Amino acid sequence: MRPRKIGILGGSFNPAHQGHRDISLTALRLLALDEVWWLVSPQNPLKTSDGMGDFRDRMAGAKKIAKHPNIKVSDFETRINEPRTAKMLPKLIESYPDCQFVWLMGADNLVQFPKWYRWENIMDTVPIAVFNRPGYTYQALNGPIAQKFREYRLFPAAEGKPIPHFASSPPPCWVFVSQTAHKISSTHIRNFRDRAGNTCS
Ligand SMILES: Nc1ncnc2c1ncn2[C@@H]1O[C@H](COP(=O)(O)OP(=O)(O)OP(=O)(O)O)[C@@H](O)[C@H]1O
Ligand SMILES: O=C(O)c1ccc[n+]([C@@H]2O[C@H](COP(=O)([O-])O)[C@@H](O)[C@H]2O)c1
Repeated sequence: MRPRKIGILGGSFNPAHQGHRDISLTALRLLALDEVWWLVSPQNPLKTSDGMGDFRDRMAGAKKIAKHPNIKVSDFETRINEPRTAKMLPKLIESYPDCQFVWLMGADNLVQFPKWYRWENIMDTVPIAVFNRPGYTYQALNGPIAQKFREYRLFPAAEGKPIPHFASSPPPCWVFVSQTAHKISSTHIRNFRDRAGNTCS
């Protein structure tokens, strides 16, 4: 039996929104994935815990937004008590030997990737798909990671065409998916909620 091809979208999901769903649907189609798993992070190591929603609420919110048979919401990082991606991925791979994993992230995260714990190990462990996000395109495509790993970047045969072999390509390798351009962010939603709350009180 061929391995299942799984895209991993790690995130705070504080709260989940259509941007997460948009890049997940695009990943399913363009990277020919069987499923996308949203790994709700107990706490992003680089983000403040101030304003971080309760983990169970973020899980529940993600399940409401995902609403797709091939998008699953997972508490794996909480179960193994490991929010650092470089440490988490080997455990994920060990736990699911029938799966081939791809790491999915927005262009904003490629920009801050050099600050992640042992980010080179992540590059060496799984193929990485980076999704365009308004405001981050230039920085992502011209930043240190894009420069350093220029020769490992894969391209579709033509703009917008699938890369069906991506999940089985040996790392390091990465792709930039330019089609996604959703402006929404969890920060916008939290700010909007705060403003709405202030107006009502
Ligand atoms: N609109 C979007 N376009 C592309 N990628 C996105 C978008 N929204 C989120 N992502 C990506 O999804 C992953 C999880 O994102 P996260 O849960 O932090 O949401 P966020 O909107 O970036 O949150 P915040 O505004 O609190 O930083 C990250 O890799 C992020 O880059
Ligand atoms: O491992 C790290 O050092 C690290 C640093 C920053 C972010 N991450 C992971 O990147 C994913 C996206 O985080 P976020 O908060 O931008 O949604 C999430 O799974 C985080 O745990 C991981």
